[in-house]
Amino acid sequence: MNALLDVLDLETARLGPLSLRLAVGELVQVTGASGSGKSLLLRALADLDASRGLVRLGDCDRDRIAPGDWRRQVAYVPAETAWWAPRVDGNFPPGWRLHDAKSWLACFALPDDALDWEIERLSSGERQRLGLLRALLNRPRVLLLDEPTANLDRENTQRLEAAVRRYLAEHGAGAIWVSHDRLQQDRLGGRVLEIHDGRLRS
Ligand SMILES: Nc1ncnc2c1ncn2[C@@H]1O[C@H](COP(=O)(O)OP(=O)(O)OP(=O)(O)O)[C@@H](O)[C@H]1O
Repeated sequence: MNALLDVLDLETARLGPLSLRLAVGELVQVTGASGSGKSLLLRALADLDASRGLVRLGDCDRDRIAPGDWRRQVAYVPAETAWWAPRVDGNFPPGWRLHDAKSWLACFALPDDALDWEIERLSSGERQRLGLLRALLNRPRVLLLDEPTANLDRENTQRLEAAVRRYLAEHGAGAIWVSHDRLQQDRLGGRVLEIHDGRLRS
């Protein structure tokens, strides 16, 4: 298998040791009871929380990549996105391209002028889609998606699933997707891992 993300004996204060390998283009789902540590796992992989163990992106160890670069390449998309600027596009990463942003807006069935919207007016589902869009503009190699469709209706859920699939196929990226939804697990397919007692099991 052509490994994109290789995780060996990852440990944090509350998790592990756990190991995981994500292939180029692969989407792995993570499930588990509420409070089992799914978000903590994604945060540890994104280097937002301290962890020990080997984490490698392609053939490069995480220790050799500056934390900011790592987080751009291994992007954590939380269920509740944080925004700092008052307008949507004021929160986009440096160098973002209008063409890319518009093409993702179309995938999410949002109008072009959503880029100018005030953050305050966004519904929770709009926040969730625009939070993913913001992450995609950095062209990450790995997406860490924390219940990315929690606030979406069925139609928008399926749009977002298709958008992530498109992104993985076009960019040879990988994704770890936290989901509680059995029907979604069936639609997305691929491996489903469960967190239990701080460990991953298939
Ligand atoms: N900073 C912290 N200090 C103490 N406990 C924490 C901290 N962060 C998370 N926890 C605890 O760790 C456990 C795992 O949290 P996590 O957010 O990863 O759960 P989860 O599996 O994502 O749950 P859910 O499905 O409800 O979102 C929870 O019991 C949570 O209260």
